[in-house]
Amino acid sequence: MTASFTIINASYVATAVNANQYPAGELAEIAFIGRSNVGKSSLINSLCRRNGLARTSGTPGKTQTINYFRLAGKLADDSRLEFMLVDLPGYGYAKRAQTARSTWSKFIEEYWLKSSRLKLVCQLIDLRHPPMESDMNVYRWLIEHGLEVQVVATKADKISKSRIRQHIQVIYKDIDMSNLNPAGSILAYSAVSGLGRDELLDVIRNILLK
Ligand SMILES: Nc1nc2c(ncn2[C@@H]2O[C@H](COP(=O)(O)OP(=O)(O)OP(=O)(O)O)[C@@H](O)[C@H]2O)c(=O)[nH]1
Repeated sequence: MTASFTIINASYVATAVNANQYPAGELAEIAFIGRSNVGKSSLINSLCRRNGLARTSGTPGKTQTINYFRLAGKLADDSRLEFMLVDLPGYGYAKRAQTARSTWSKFIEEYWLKSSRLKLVCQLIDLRHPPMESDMNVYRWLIEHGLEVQVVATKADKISKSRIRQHIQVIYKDIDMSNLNPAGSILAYSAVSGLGRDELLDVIRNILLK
């Protein structure tokens, strides 16, 4: 598959911990969220083809701020499309059972409820394991609050190709997608091999052009 939307520029814009610090402007926002260590920074870097844009580490729970990156993409007809990529802190850090509400700080909830330019939430779930309770609660919360969600199953290179489909089915069933969001789908992604990258860029382009 050839990408019909290619990222040609990506730069850091701002960090926020409350609504007063959201960057001004009219750009549509695409947000990324997932459990700590799910591979969010790696995915953002691979999407933008910029190592080090979002920091990566093996230490979970590092990012506790909302980080904004301005991205410019080129469409098949050479026109440009700009948007804001919003990197949110990892959830599910605590070991005890959690409701969605208690998995994130007040300022994250403020973002979900106040960011009028938010067009899509990419929720990242580790493809290797069944979703955790926090993944299921967050998905449910986002859908119930009317947000558009694309589930992205990360680290797909870590399991054999033949098992990807099977693992996707487990996530689909466990997060109850057929009931909560019948039109929803799950995309397998690998920041290492690039699997799913063109497809995710297409999803983003389609949302931005809607
Ligand atoms: N094999 C493989 N490893 C990955 C992939 N994505 C991330 N990793 C590894 O998983 C670990 C966590 O990745 P990060 O991108 O730092 O995860 P994160 O979700 O940003 O983590 P926090 O900042 O703690 O929320 C790192 O050791 C990455 O190298 C992938 O697609 N394939």
